[in-house]
Amino acid sequence: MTEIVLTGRGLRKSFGSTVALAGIDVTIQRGETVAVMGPSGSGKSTLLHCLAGILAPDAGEVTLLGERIDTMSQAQRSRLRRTRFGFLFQFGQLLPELPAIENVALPRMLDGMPKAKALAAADTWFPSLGLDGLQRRRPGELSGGQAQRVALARALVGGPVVVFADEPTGALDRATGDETMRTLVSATKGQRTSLVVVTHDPAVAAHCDRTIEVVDGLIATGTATASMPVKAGEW
Ligand SMILES: Nc1ncnc2c1ncn2[C@@H]1O[C@H](COP(=O)(O)OP(=O)(O)OP(=O)(O)O)[C@@H](O)[C@H]1O
Repeated sequence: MTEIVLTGRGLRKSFGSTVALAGIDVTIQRGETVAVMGPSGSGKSTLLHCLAGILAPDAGEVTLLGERIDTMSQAQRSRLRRTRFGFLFQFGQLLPELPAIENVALPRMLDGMPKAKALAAADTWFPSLGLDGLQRRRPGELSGGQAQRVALARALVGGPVVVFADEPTGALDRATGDETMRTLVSATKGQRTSLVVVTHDPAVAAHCDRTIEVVDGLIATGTATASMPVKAGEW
């Protein structure tokens, strides 16, 4: 059974006279991995930010599990981002002064979980993401790929419905980027979390079930890349 978790309908967003989104419709199924590609400036990041409740669209609707999120208050959207979504970016997402495990535990603590429990929840991700033994290292003592997997653990620790990633392998070499994408896709699928990845890199998109192409603020095509298809019934 497929289950729609996130939809954007008729999304429009302008910055001054620049039209970033010109009326986009997107539907994301549970456990699905979707790449968002397109030329520079075509509206990919704006689309991601609108779907994730970071930006309010000028027109259109965003629905998570049947509930409108674009009409929520700033405070409600910020809570939603902490509890329902995970985020993975290219750079600078870990706090340099905190050990890896505390970086991973942070979103849970911000959400009110006692520190010991949050650290225990964070710790379970280290072996499964190939990070065992690195819990006490600070971000500056990790390789780029390891730091990105710590950031992934942090995105996943709250059991999000959707992980949003913007160029998650942009700062990594090809082999490390490939390994990071494999880990990202298998970890999200493992907990039936959907994944929306903005990327310029066809090798990243090839890890996803399908690709949405955004051109001039509109969806140009929707193609199944399906190098790692989701089995029917897995959603
Ligand atoms: N905060 C902002 N203020 C003004 N203009 C903006 C802002 N954010 C985006 N834009 C403009 O909106 C358009 C779409 O930007 P967006 O960042 O969504 O594109 P993109 O496809 O993600 O680009 P890239 O691949 O280069 O990251 C661009 O013309 C951009 O300059």
